[in-house]
Amino acid sequence: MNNIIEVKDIETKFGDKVVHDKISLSVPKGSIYGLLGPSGCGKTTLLREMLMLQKFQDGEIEILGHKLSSIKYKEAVKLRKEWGVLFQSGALFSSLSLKENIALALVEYSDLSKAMIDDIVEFKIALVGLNSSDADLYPSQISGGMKKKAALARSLAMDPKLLFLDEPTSGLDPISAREFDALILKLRDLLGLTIVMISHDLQSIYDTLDKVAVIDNKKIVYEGDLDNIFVVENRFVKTFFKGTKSV
Ligand SMILES: Nc1ncnc2c1ncn2[C@@H]1O[C@H](COP(=O)(O)OP(=O)(O)OP(=O)(O)O)[C@@H](O)[C@H]1O
Repeated sequence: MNNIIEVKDIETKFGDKVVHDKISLSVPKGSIYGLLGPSGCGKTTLLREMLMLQKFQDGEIEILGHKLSSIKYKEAVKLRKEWGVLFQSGALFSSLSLKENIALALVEYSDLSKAMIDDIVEFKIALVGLNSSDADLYPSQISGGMKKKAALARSLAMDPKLLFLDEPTSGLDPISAREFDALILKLRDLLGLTIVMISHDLQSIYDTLDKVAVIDNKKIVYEGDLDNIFVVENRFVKTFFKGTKSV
């Protein structure tokens, strides 16, 4: 299977308002794939549809061979365990330590022993570049960059094949943002992840993405790599990427 996700002719409406008008795209296995487009074009809505958090009106989304339009409850429960999600808010539970936050899904969904879970959590903490001494800290005691790393460690707890990131570098200072990009690239290579990411961060887009889809005015106006984006006749693309070829 070359494509982990196939989106075919998706139509989405909120009441009379059409958000997606026959949107199609495909996410290759092992790629870091970007969903780009102006504010309000429907990126988060599409991400939520992929995550089965929101219904679409027509078309099909196929993830890891599962057709979401007709997926059964048990199959959906299993499929959800195949992916990790890092939402923009990246919300960690404030009453739990980093260690407890990262262990949450393992405690909830696995029957692993406490010692085993502790080992896994320790490994995930190291994987995202946090120190083992950070494990007992609470979210209020750490920086924004550390929170993102901890949230990423939590999304990796169940060893997902797929990772969904919604504007992961937003709110980070430039140094933490570049560190986070490097981490994403490292994890993709190390774990063989496929990553779908919404981003408005131009540097992050250039540094991490293999393939992008640009949504504008209800349609996909471009799908492909960034080398060819400069020929696209679209106002958002022209404005967003203007003069940045050498970034
Ligand atoms: N639950 C909802 N009910 C009604 N309209 C909605 C709902 N969710 C999203 N929309 C509308 O759908 C459109 C797409 O929203 P969405 O959040 O997907 O855009 P986006 O591309 O992610 O924007 P941004 O880049 O600003 O996060 C917007 O016009 C939004 O107001």
